[in-house]
Amino acid sequence: MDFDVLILFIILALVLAGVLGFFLVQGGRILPPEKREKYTSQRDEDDLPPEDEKEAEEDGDTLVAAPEEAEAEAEPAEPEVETPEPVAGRLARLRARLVKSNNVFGKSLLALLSQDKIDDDVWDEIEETLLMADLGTEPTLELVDRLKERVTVEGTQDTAKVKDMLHEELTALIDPSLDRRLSVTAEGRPAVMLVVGVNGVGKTTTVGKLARVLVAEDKSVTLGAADTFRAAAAEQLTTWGSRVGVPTVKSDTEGADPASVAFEAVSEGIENESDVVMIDTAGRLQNKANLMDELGKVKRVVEKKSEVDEVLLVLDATTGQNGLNQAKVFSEVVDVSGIVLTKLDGTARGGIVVAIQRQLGVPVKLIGLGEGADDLAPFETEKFVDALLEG
Ligand SMILES: Nc1nc2c(ncn2[C@@H]2O[C@H](COP(=O)(O)OP(=O)(O)OP(=O)(O)O)[C@@H](O)[C@H]2O)c(=O)[nH]1
Repeated sequence: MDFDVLILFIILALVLAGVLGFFLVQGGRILPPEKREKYTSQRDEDDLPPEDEKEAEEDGDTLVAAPEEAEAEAEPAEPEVETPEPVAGRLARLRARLVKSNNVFGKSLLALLSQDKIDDDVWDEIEETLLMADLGTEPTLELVDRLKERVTVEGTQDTAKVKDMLHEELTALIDPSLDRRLSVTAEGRPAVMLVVGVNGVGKTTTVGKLARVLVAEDKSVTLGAADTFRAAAAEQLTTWGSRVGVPTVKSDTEGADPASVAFEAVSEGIENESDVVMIDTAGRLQNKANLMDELGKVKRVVEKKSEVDEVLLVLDATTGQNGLNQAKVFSEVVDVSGIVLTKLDGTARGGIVVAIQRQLGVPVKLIGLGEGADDLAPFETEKFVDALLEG
């Protein structure tokens, strides 16, 4: 009996060991993927590591940056503030462009005046050349008459002398006595400047370049992006301003009321004690009466806050007669006090300066001679005529 009990115990012990062994082997086995329990991520679907982090992970790079480095990366880089080129001598620097674009004009005139005998045919050709340069009919006839008279009275056919006479008469037509200074100082408040003109003439670019001119002359400036029609214009202006550390007031709403942006810009300029507030307006077609009315409104609203000291009309020199028509319409809506003639680097129509001043009775104050940031120069009559007549 005792022997039977012993055998039973041994059998029981063997069965128990077998069962235990089975479970142990089963627990250590690697399950095929389809039988594995799925891991439910606690992460949002879009909460993924950035691509470069993933790459670093794959490459085995360290993912832990030193705290200082991480901070340095997070901080946006300060835009570099540029130092604009000094204003004095700009026309001298840009002279070559003027000479180049007016080369045909200067060369033809000088060739005509260099002939042995200046007869009626030659005078007719001189007249034609001046008209081609957009001098305008009236000034051209005046100029030719004056020259003819002087050549007769002084009895000279000496080429050098006739050239000098032409230089003098052209200078007189452009009128060196006109006050071409910008009104950029006002007593106890910022001087306020409105910049107007049709689209594409270079208004925004001119405001940006002019901000640089003022900064170069140690003036503090606030810009107003009242061109709310063209979405990119405000950004374009902001970029121009930030390059020289000048703030730009703009609206976040596309198509916002330009008058309110202009008003805000003047308020801001008064608050931050700027020397000058310059307001860029939308390019408007001169035949759209409502849009022109809106420009009038911009001016009236600004005047609730401050006097407007300067209204600059920007004209594209390459558009010739059309530019003259635009000028007329603008001057009926706002009192234009100065002209900026852009793109003179791309046209032989330098004579437009005379025609425009005649038409408006307003001086050309600045000229644009390229797309570069400092390619805007104060207008200087003598130097301008020199460049025009250099053949
Ligand atoms: N060659 C040359 N290009 C110029 C000059 N001034 C402006 N431009 C170019 O003219 C183009 C139009 O200039 P913008 O300043 O955008 O013209 P805008 O009048 O503000 O145009 P809107 O905002 O559409 O009304 C740009 O490509 C400028 O670089 C210049 O004096 N010479």
